[in-house]
Amino acid sequence: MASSAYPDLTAPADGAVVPSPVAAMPAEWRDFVALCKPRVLTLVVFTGLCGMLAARVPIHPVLGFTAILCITLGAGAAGALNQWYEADLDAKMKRTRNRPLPAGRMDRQSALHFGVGLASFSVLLMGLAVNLLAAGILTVSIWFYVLIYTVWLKRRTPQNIVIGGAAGAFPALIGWAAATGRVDLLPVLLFALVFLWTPPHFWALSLYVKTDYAAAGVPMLPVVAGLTVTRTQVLLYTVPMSITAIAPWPLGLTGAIYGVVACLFTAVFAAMAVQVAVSRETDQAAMKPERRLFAFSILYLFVLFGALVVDRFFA
Ligand code: HEM
Ligand SMILES: CC(C)=CCC/C(C)=C/CC/C(C)=C/COP(=O)(O)OP(=O)(O)O
Repeated sequence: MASSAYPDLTAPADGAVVPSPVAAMPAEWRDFVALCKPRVLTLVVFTGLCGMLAARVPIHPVLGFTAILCITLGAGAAGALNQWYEADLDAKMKRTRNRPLPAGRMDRQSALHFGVGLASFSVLLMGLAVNLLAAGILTVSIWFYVLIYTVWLKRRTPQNIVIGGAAGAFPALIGWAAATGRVDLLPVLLFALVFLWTPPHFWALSLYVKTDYAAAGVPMLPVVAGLTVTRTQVLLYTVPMSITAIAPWPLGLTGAIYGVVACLFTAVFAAMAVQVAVSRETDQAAMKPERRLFAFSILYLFVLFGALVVDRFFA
């Protein structure tokens, strides 16, 4: 993705340019990697990995690695199919117009073949090598992102990301199911956490890229309902998200390590959501609380899932 919430860890202090591993790949490879939305994948796969580790059951390392590989390939395939379907939209937005399809570096058929091939391979491998439950949930999440979100909802309703956001919430459940062959209360809470986190995550960003979505004709909430409604919705979703984030501790599913980290980081998240809700800024370039909340939302999930694993192993 062009702009980023991450610091560029490959940039040395003296400003000299050091090519990242992806930048060093042949151009065509790089474009296939870009099709998979690799930066978003890091967090998606991390939640899957933590879901698997949090199950705390012995899993053969090869099997564990295979399960994470399948989540990575399946989610990457979903990203490729998303870009195959919406190359026209991507061409209209500053943030996305340099992607391989709108920039003309790849033809749509290659993206389609790549996406379908990778999706089928990931599901088959998960089913054959890991278990059918994990393969089933992986299938549902790929269809959810591609068909329900991308094809059906994205261009029709501002609730697109609320419903479609479920796709990105499945990986923790898949990781747990891969390790245990079951679905239990803790992974369901993790699913609910990512599901409820998605609206504040995305709507914070959408507030300061509203004009891009408006230009592309995508009915995201700030475009359809305005800035104030969107800011209020960010805060409203933060309430159940916060309860879900902390719940595993009082329910006895985790110990105090997770509990304390979840309380602290959720308090910061909620404070930032309040700042967004009370802001009346209309100049996108000056929307600092929104940018801060979007960036923090990413750190937040990394930290909570990381703390969960530490807690389940050491508490
Ligand atoms: C329907 C649900 C979602 C929507 C619409 C959405 C939208 C977006 C958008 C548009 C960006 C790009 C920001 C930019 O280019 O500057 C972004 C960034 C990001 N999203 Fe989401 N997101 C969703 C769900 C998720 C989920 C479930 C995860 C992971 C669990 C996630 C992780 C990330 C990460 C890590 C970034 C930063 C990528 C970067 O630095 O370039 N997102 N999101
Ligand atoms: C296991 C599995 C299949 C997981 C799916 C994970 C996944 C890719 C979640 C979607 C998150 C995401 C990048 C949404 C972007 O929305 P967008 O497509 O509207 O963003 P864009 O404008 O950047 O294309």
